[in-house]
Amino acid sequence: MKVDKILNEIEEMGDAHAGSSANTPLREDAFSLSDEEKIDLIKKDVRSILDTLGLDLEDDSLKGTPQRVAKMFVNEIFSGLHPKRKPKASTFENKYKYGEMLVEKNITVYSTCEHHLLPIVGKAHVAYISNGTVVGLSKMNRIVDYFAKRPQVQERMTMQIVHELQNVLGTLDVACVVDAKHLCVNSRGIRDIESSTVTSEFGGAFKKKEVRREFLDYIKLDTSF
Ligand SMILES: Nc1nc2c(ncn2[C@@H]2O[C@H](COP(=O)(O)OP(=O)(O)OP(=O)(O)O)[C@@H](O)[C@H]2O)c(=O)[nH]1
Ligand SMILES: [Zn+2]
Repeated sequence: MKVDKILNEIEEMGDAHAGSSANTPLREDAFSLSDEEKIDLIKKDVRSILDTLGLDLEDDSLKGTPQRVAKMFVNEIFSGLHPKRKPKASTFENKYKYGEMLVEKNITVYSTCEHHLLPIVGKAHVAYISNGTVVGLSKMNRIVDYFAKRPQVQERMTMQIVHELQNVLGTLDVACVVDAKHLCVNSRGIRDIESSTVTSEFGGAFKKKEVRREFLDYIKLDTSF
């Protein structure tokens, strides 16, 4: 009975996530061009920006920059836009019936702020309570990295990580906390080098105070937020 209820919740949740406001706003034709075609177009655009700034693109040091930046956008820092790069998360049966929460903490986050295209650098902490399925540890790091490799806002990235793990694990009992520095806040604008941003998403059992508390104790994060 309990299992049926959970499966129903997951099914509803799957639909909810499909059209979720946590999805990255992409056009329908986002992937109609190949990666090579995108690199070629972006290269021209970057060249135009640098040219407008008055830089000499014949200079040895600069002439490879448009191609370098275009490749970096498509293959590296924005590579997580393409669903073909979503990590395949191998799952296993929880044969040993481990019933406590599992926490994967201090996952390195390198993302890009979608407002300024400047780096977001920090840590993600992910936890789940198994509902019969366990996931390979490294897959949690890979899922974080996949969603980080997009133009992002931290709130959306945090939710996307939780939604993906809920789908992979077949349970709502997943949580994520991200603590990150935004270079658009630290290095320009207000230039506050000390501040960082904490976001969290608590699903299922993690909405309960004591479960949330246990997770936050493991990651030793100040919970006064
Ligand atoms: N909520 C949220 N805001 C973000 C994130 N990353 C950057 N921002 C903010 O996005 C806002 C964009 O505001 P604008 O006023 O349009 O940009 P701006 O004139 O460059 O603002 P300043 O950064 O204050 O100089 C800034 O306040 C950023 O700090 C994020 O992940 N989440
Ligand atoms: Zn920004």
